[in-house]
Amino acid sequence: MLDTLAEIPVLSLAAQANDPESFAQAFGGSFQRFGFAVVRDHGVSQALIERAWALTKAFFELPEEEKRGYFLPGGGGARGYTPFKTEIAKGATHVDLKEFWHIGRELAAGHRFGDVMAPNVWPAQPEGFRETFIELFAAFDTAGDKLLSAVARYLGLAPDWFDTAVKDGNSVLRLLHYPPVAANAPEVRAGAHEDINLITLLLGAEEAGLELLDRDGKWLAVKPPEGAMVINVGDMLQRLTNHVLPSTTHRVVNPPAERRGHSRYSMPFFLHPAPDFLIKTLPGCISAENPNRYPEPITAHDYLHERLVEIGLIKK
Ligand SMILES: O=C(O)CCC(=O)C(=O)O
Ligand SMILES: [Fe+2]
Repeated sequence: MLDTLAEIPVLSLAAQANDPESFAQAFGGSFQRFGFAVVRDHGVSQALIERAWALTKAFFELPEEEKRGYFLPGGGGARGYTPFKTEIAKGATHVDLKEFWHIGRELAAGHRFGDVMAPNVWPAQPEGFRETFIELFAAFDTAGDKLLSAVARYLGLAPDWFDTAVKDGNSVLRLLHYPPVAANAPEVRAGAHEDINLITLLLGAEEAGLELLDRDGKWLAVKPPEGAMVINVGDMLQRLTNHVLPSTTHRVVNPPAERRGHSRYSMPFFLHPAPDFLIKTLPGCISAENPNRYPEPITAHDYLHERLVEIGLIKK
């Protein structure tokens, strides 16, 4: 018998407008099977994405000194710059081979979440950074809302179920740079981990390296077509759905020898609920075979805090 390799289907988000139910079944089915989905026609403009890549590259090319001026030690890495070799995956022995920049939601002065969602910091250069990433953040928000409405349908909830949960949510846009790696580097670019948030929307995974740990225990390379978005389930959605939708372990491995001299860039948007959203197991995801694994609900804010301590981004 031929051994067929598992493959993540490529879905079109544009198809949702005509047939939301079919899109929801396909998207939710991919989430349930892999914890991952690949979506093209996601509605984020290609011109905006290209501007964002150019600015990302220009920022990381700035002198180390200048970048470190935007590092906020003790700030939990929530905003601004986090230098190379700072973050460590939960339980890992090597630090990750990456530097990154975090952009959060712009809140109006005096907003009720202002005490738990830090204000953004912006670099003096490159020019246009702030405007572009505020625009990209909003585009990710829009795509995220559509994808979450599909998740809601798949779970048998009202299509707008997540709207209030994520309104003014604590989402983070991460600009990631993995510099070229040495031929003998023993580490991986990003150690095996699960994301903390509800869902992650990722651009840039065309450059090889991203792998998910499939249910048979084998690593499966994620290879989106050019410009497509990779979306994955985070721990908050796994917890909310009582593991019906799995937060799948993933990592970024070092490239083959011929690509080791190249940087890898990616842009994950970690879509978070509002800080006061209560992560309480959905009744429809509890059954005799799958009893409630989390009888104690927890707010999104408390859950995030626990997890950031674990990955070394904030002190207890
Ligand atoms: O760079 C990638 O492709 C994935 C990054 C990732 O998994 C993360 O930052 O959580
Ligand atoms: Fe991740």
